[in-house]
Amino acid sequence: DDYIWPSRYDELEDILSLQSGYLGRNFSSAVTPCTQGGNIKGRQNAAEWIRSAFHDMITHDSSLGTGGLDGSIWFELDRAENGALAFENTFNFFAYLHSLRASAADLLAMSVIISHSGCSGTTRIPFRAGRVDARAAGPAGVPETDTPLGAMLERFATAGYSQEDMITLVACGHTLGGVHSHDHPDIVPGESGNRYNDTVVKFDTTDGKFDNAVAVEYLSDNTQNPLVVGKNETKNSDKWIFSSDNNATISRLAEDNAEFEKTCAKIFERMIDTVPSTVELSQPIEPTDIKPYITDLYLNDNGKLVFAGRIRVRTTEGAAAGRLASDLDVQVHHAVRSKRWSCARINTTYAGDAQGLYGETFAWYEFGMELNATKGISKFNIETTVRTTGERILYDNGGEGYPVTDELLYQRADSCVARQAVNGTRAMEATVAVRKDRASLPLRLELARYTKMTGLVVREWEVETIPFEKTGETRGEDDDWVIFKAPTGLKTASWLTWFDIIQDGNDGSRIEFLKTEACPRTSS
Ligand code: HEM
Repeated sequence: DDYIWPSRYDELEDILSLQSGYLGRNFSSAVTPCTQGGNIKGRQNAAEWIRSAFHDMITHDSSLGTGGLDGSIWFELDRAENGALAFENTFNFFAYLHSLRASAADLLAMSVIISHSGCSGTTRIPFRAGRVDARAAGPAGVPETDTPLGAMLERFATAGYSQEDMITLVACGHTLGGVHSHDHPDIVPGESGNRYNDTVVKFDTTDGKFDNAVAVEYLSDNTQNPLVVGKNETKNSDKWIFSSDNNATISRLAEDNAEFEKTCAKIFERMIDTVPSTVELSQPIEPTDIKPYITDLYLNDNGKLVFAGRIRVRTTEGAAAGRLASDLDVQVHHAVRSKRWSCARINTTYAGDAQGLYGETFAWYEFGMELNATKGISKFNIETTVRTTGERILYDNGGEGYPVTDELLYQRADSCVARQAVNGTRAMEATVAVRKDRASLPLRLELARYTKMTGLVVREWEVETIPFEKTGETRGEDDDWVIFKAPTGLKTASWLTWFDIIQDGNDGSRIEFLKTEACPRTSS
């Protein structure tokens, strides 16, 4: 495990690893079970997500390096080729996870992995991060049912996919979901205007499972696939596609279910990694073994340094690997500002488990401690002890320890967003304690403001820089910190957001990706 904390992919790793349970981010809940569609007739979220990713990706041009999985789909919903509810729904599902650390395009890519896994796919599809969100529509060209075969082949070839790839990708996509009367009344009769009274004809009889029934049923001539046996021959695109190499590829896909699942995992990996050439994807993000989270590091009213957080321990291998949550003690060992290790150990308390994809599990251990502010803190190590065997393991973040700084302290209790709005704006005040030796350096707040774009589901982020001002107040046992504040306001509709606190000079110092929080309710 080469993971070094902190990483700019920590947020994405959380979204990927923590699907359910304690502090779960719940991305997969919308595709659990696979046929889930939020009780809306005809809707299958997993199918919609995979289809959205395909429509976004297929306009890629591999020689020009343009297009691909970049979220441009959400600027292209007025096109006939994207005339379905699926695309809008898809973004709405993960809008709550969208941030400057998790692009809509990365979330769309991840949604394919989550759908595949939620529909009983067992082959791990690697997730690489780094997709950059498009800020405008890309070129058109998603094939439609009546697109001539030659033009379809050309479109896939331009995107980097051979005829065999095309057949495979279509079969892998059309193992879930079906054709909707709402979107294609010419193919599936039923209501077209009413999104809540949609009639769907499925591509195969096992729409809740990632299997090769779509291929088997097509070959056995008993298929109900509306894109094979539809009345309008010109719109039977699956039939034209599957038979375009005399059924060679689709026959192979029909042979073995386990092979089908693996083949689909591979081609889905290619699909989500088809990105503009300007994008550099990361190495696959693996579930982090040991991951700390600092929830608080601030000066309290007694001048003490409050240090609180969580340690997340991967427990997938369980007792055999000395990772049985109930048989594990986790301690935090910190070094003071001078880098000398403290004699004291900070105990943690087991707080619960979280579950990830493919049977991954994690246990959470929480701690909170008052430290001597004069001595400060500079880093910590994590130590686990298996209670029954006494086996101890030290985790030191690749040798350097897990870094923390007491140069800048985010005073969370004095930093909140007002519950009442004035003219649609809620007041916010971020408060930071700056160590005296750094108090003359400029300090700024970088606030991510999102704006809703007219007529679009996807939101846009803008980063606003707000300078901190000295208040004149000092804090700490020896008044070693100077208090700064940055007052601002947030629109009621978008008050929940993130910000960084940054100081340049003398190596710089920063506290990143802090989340806005509402002020505590005051009883009156
Ligand atoms: C080039 C060929 C393709 C054509 C012409 C095509 C056409 C269609 C059509 C007409 C529908 C019905 C949509 C609706 O009524 O809302 C559909 C659904 C779907 N397509 Fe395709 N498709 C193609 C390729 C693909 C590929 C390559 C994938 C994924 C890898 C994919 C994934 C899906 C999924 C999952 C659905 C079901 C959506 C739902 O039930 O909400 N399609 N496709």
